[in-house]
Parts: sequence; structure tokens; C-alpha cells
Amino acid sequence: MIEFQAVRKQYDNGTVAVHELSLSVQTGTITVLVGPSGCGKTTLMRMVNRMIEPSSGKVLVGGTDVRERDPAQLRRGIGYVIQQAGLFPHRNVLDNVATVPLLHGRSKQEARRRAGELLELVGLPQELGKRYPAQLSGGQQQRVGVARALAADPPVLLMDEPFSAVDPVVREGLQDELLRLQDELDKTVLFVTHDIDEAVKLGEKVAVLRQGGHLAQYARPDDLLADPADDFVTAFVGRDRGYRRLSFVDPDGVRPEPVATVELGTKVPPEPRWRLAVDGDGRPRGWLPPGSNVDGELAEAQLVAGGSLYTEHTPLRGALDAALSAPSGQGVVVDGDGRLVGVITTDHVLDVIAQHRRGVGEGLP
Ligand SMILES: Nc1ncnc2c1ncn2[C@@H]1O[C@H](COP(=O)(O)OP(=O)(O)OP(=O)(O)O)[C@@H](O)[C@H]1O
Repeated sequence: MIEFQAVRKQYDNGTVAVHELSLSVQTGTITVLVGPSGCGKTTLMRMVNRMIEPSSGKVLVGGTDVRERDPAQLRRGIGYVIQQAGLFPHRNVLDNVATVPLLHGRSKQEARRRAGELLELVGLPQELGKRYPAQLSGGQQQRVGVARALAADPPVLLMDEPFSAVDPVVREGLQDELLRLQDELDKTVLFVTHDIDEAVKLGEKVAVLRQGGHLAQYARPDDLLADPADDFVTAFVGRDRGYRRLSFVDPDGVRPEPVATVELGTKVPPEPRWRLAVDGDGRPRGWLPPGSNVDGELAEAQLVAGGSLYTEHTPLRGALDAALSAPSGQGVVVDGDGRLVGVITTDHVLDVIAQHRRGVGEGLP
């Protein structure tokens, strides 16, 4: 557990970055600090590994005041990942990661073997180990940064806007990867971002900070979206918080309907309705518009790209998105292996939301 007890930080120039803030971070969970630029997130995080000392108050890690710990020894138990990964530019990827086990007294050979395992853990192919950081994409560099932070197997991981320098698609991949890793590793993670979507996706709990280092609200993402504490939090979580909250709504009640399908590579007579094209394994590939005259065998070029796919039993937000984005008005539902299960309409998803609202009795916003 990490505990901030009435922590305050005033810099020498008089700026109060953190104002008497108290917060407990549960062991084995991801806790996110979110808020606008300059609200004190980084200052608060760096007090955990003593890169910054509080002006007053205490920070405890595992029940001990960090001021009683030797900074170097304290940091060995705390991984630290920053934006742009912070890699050594003149060392190759494998050696960047191996640095940490080497510092811990492992032999060079052993350190490299461990580094190889870690690269695999974060989803990087072994052959990238020989490259230099500048020869990797931004997303790959971030993965190396995570591998290096994990190298000493620290119980605590501090992550300061680690994914903010990469494009949105890569960023989503990195977020998913972090959630997968966390499932496996059960670290105590403190994660800083200014992106509320990232915060509610990753955080088991989310602390919203406002200017001057005040804690505006500390809650589970679902509660934050359903019941923002004040106008500041309401504005910060945004007007589409109702839609965001669908990410946490149980999809019970979603009943996919059958859909007319056609198979790629077969002859297809025209029909006055939308049909979903699937490959030989039953995976959806796109839609064939009503009345399409297919010359010869059906090929991908004749299809309209489908909308997003909804994987059954995942939260309702994906179901609504699939229904809204489908060119045919029918959202495509697939199973965990990506094979077609059926389709859902927007009306059906809205009905499920309405049922949920009645059942839960506490209305979606
Ligand atoms: N060394 C310093 N000396 C003086 N003021 C500082 C110092 N470091 C940070 N600050 C100020 O303290 C406040 C909080 O800064 P901090 O970096 O913790 O915010 P943040 O929420 O992490 O911001 P961002 O999202 O922009 O990184 C800001 O007003 C900042 O200008």
C-alpha cells in the first residue's frame, strides 16, 4: 500500500503544487492520478520514490515512511516509467533492459537472459533487442521502458504519462497490454495521465486533482462517471460521461439476432437486403449492399467495410458502437475467436440500457 498523509509541497518560488492531500493506494491495484496540466500529479508521484521531498506530511510505502529509507534502496523496489521511455540512446534495447539486473549484481549473461524474458513479457520480438532506441517506433520504445521498469521485479510501479507521446491506436494497444500484464503481475501501480478516457480504462480507482494540488474526488471509475462530486469533476469527466459509463455496464440482455450471410469466394445472386460477408472460418469481412450484382465469385473489393465488431459478453459501450458504426444498421457480434455470432441493432442496445436502468434502479446519466 502507498499512503499519502496530509502531504503538502511548496516549491522554493512559493508555488503550492500539492495542498495537504491524503490518499491510499491499495496493494496490487492500478490507481490513476488525473487532472489538468499543472495540478500537481507529477509532484505527488515523485514523492513516492523521493525524487521530491514533501514540505510537510508523510508518504508511506508498505507501512514505512519513505524518509526513513535510503533513496537508492527505496528506488530498487519502485519501477519508474516516463513519457518518451527515457532509454539510454547509445545502448541497444537488450542492454537498456539488462542494466537493471546488472546493477542488482547479476552476471552479464544472466542479466541479458532476464532482459530477453522481459522483452517477451511486454510483447516485443527478441530480434529487436539488438537495435538502438532510435530505431524503434514510439510504441516499441514505451514497451522497452516498461520492460526496464519491471526488470528488478519491483512491487510498486510509478508511470508518469507513459503513453502520451504515441498515437491513439498504439496507445490503446499499450493500455490493453498494461492491463494484461497487471493481471499476471499484480503490481501496485500509480499512473499519471491528463486523459480521462485513459484514467477510467486503466484505474481501479481514479483520483481527480485540480489546480493547487487539491483532491477533487477519489472513486472507482464507474462512480466517478455516475456521480461526479462537483462542477469541476463534472466538467473534467466531460459531457459524454453517460456514454463512457457504458464501458462499465454489464451486457446481460444483449441477444444477437441471425443475419443473412454470404461467403467470400462463392457466387452470390442479387438480393434486396444487406448481407454480411464471412470468410471460410466464419469471420466477418464486410457488408454486401442491397441489390449488389456480383460478377463471378465474391471478393473483398466488392464489400463495404464493416463498422466496429462487438465481442460478446464485453461491456455495452462496444455493443452500441458496433450498432452505430455498421453501414447496414446492424452491429456485428463475434465470439472470443472473432467468429460471427449474430447482429444487434441500436434500438436493441438502447432497450438493454433501459432495462439495466430499471433493474439497477440508479439510472445511467
Ligand atoms: N521545480 C519546481 N519549481 C517550482 N515550481 C514547480 C516545480 N516543479 C513544478 N512546479 C509547479 O508546480 C505545479 C505542479 O506541477 P506538476 O508538474 O506536479 O503538475 P502536473 O499536474 O504533473 O502537470 P503536467 O500534466 O503539465 O505534467 C505547477 O504549477 C508547476 O509549474
